[in-house]
Amino acid sequence: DMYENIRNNRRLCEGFPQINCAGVTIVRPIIYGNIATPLPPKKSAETDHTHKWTVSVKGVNGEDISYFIKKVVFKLHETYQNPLRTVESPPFEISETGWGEFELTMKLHFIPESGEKPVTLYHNLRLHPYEDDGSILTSNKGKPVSSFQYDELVFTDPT
Ligand SMILES: O=C(Nc1ccc(C(=O)N2CC(c3nccs3)C2)s1)[C@@H]1CCCN1
Repeated sequence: DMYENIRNNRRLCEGFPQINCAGVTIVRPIIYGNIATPLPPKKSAETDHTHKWTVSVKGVNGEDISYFIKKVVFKLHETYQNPLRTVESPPFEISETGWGEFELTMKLHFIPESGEKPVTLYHNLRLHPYEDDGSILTSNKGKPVSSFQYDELVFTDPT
């Protein structure tokens, strides 16, 4: 796997001092964010929750990220029960219901070999479709809304 390659590269480098052991940089693209769907009026009358939403961290094109991400700790608003939700295997996602939008974090813990410190991603939960001018589109006729960001995790192999 990727870390085997890095270890081999380092061994090869160390075996031949004349080879420049410049740090090898690995870039891992990820997609993170949420989808949200309005709850049927009957259900939301029970709990005043208006939407069901799922927040997630994924690889690009469904690529597996569990070979370098050991677990993801989602931190929800403190009004949620057990706001710290740990997911130890893919899919790295949490589904909940709610009534509003708030900032949440996703802390990525990497497979130990990489030695990389965890990375915290910030995401503003989005439940409503917005007009171009940022105003909230009132009726969305129950269609889901999604808000995802693309980012790249960069691992540099120390020499
Ligand atoms: O909305 C916002 N903050 C929110 C925090 C938590 C929200 C939520 O949806 N829920 C709490 C959860 C529970 N209800 C009962 C038991 S747990 C359902 S909303 C801010 C303030 C206005 C603009 N954005």
